[in-house]
Amino acid sequence: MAKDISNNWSRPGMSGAHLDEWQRRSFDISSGNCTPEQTADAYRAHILSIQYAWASSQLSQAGMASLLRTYSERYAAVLDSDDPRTGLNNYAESALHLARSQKNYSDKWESSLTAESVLELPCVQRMIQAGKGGGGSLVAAGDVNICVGVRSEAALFKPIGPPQPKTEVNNTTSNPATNIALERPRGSEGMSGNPNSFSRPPARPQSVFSHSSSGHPQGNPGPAWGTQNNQSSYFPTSNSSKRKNFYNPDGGDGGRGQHGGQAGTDPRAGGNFRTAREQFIVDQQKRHSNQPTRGQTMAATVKRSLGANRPRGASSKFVSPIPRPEEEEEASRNSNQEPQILDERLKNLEPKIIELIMSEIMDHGPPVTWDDIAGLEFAKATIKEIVVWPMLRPDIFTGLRGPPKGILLFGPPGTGKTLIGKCIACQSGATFFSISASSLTSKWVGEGEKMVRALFAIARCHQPAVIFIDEIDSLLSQRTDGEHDSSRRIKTEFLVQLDGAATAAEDRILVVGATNRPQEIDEAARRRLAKRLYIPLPEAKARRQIVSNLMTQEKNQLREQELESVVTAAEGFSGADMTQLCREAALGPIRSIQLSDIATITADQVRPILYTDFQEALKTVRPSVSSKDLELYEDWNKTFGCGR
Ligand SMILES: Nc1ncnc2c1ncn2[C@@H]1O[C@H](COP(=O)(O)OP(=O)(O)OP(=O)(O)O)[C@@H](O)[C@H]1O
Ligand SMILES: [Mg+2]
Repeated sequence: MAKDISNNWSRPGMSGAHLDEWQRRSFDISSGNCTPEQTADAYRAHILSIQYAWASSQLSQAGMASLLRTYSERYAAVLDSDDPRTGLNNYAESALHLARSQKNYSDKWESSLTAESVLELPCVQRMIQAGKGGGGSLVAAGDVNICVGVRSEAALFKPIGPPQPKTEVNNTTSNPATNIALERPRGSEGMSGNPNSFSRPPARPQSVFSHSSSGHPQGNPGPAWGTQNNQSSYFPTSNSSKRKNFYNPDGGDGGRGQHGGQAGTDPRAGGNFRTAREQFIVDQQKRHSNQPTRGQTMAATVKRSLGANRPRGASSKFVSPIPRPEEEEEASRNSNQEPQILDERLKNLEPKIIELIMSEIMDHGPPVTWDDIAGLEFAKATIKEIVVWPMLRPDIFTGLRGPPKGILLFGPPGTGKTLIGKCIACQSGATFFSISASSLTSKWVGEGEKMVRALFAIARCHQPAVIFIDEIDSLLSQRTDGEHDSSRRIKTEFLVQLDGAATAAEDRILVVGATNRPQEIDEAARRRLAKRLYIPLPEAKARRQIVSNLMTQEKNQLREQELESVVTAAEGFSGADMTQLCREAALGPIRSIQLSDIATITADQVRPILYTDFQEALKTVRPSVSSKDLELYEDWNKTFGCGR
């Protein structure tokens, strides 16, 4: 060993101390008492010494190359040997450890390494060739049959994905010693790049070691690599992008960090490949959150993988203002859907207004039947005649039998006008537009008229249609001089549209207006709402029906006679008042419970509703319609109403 160095150390100035140290180390190695770790350390120290001697001009170029080759080969032999007495087999162990760890993260993990891609790598080819030639084998024969777990070589090298493109290693130097280090992906993984190692110009091989101390023979290439003990990686080129390309043949910019993870790797660019860390994040998200689809999960990973090593925090909630491809697709799909609701007749209308009317005006309330409306027999029969039958049999109701295009339901408040509107919606089978006057008015000039026009246009596209306008008096009140221009225009537009609907015989659009202030309705509008039906206060029979209907849903002990007494006492009550009376009486049993029991009492223990509860309720509930108001309605009904 000392001979090696004395032959090559031809320069003057080689210090005796250096030679002594060299000889001591060589003796230690050859004594056979060293562990593989110590041997590897000693060889590595040799290589450093050689480089140091060459850098400080104590060693010639040829001598350095010769020594470096010899010791690098010996060093590599220790590393690659899987004999536990003489070698570390670090590379294989850590690679297998990595593979196992990654495999443990998820069964779905797929390595981008395939049999083809590995065997085609120039460095592997050279190793195989060297092995065949028998001279200075870099790969032990056993290495070819490495098994992961119980899987055989065939299983391990089973092609999974398409073969990776061939990797061209940039050999900028013909120095054979450099190739040895090149064939150690592990060594370069933790490349730290120590530019201060040498002061020589970069044309010379820059030397940076990254092998860890021998105390971690099976350790992952972790942070210790390239950071402890002035370790370095011996790599043939100083071009970092080329080094990246060695491990990232796709040419992606996501360089590996010191942890071996691909920080910043975009799976969209790199095909299906996902690092173990990304897969781990995906698995964690699946386990702990409600990520419904793989696509979304993946998208989240894409976001989070940008800066994968950063702590997760507020940034994880960041939503990019730039839509992702899948979002763009969704948006374009939605925009493609829009024409589905667009009819040729609606092409001049603003999509925004159409959407507003379609989504907000159409009514989808709970079903109401004719039996739910107590009393009002004449009104119900008339409406059935005008609305329901013509909608069901348009062929019979033609010509003079054609139904009116407008109905006005008027009467005191709480008598069931809105209830009738809901019933028409459910029973007529027509498309039902339930709007309030306020939704047709807008602060924007011209917008209100557009809304009215759009409403009728859409109704025409969805025939048969019923447009129910509650509190129609606020929309069609009499036009006065002091009135604002915009409300006047809306009113005019409405009358025009109503006229159009009335004159177009084939259109099956019915406008139903409801109001408790019929006297305020504009005379032009009144004419167009041809059928004006008075919805009066409920008679005794209707009041009884309302109470009976409501009491069937509750536990009660109201006898027939008592019910009669309640109905008589509730003379002048509207339907809404009767409902309020029943609600008040239903609270009687609750009020009789002791305060201390209210928290513990079960529903069964609550006593039934009694006549006394109604008597108590009648003391507080009063009719909401005065007899004076009632006279006004009756007068108006006599003047303009269509009732008998
Ligand atoms: N004839 C009826 N049959 C059954 N319930 C009725 C009847 N009239 C009114 N009600 C009850 O009164 C409630 C209010 O009725 P509705 O809203 O239809 O009154 P309205 O005539 O539209 O009043 P307003 O003129 O104030 O709008 C209904 O939800 C219903 O519970
Ligand atoms: Mg109403």
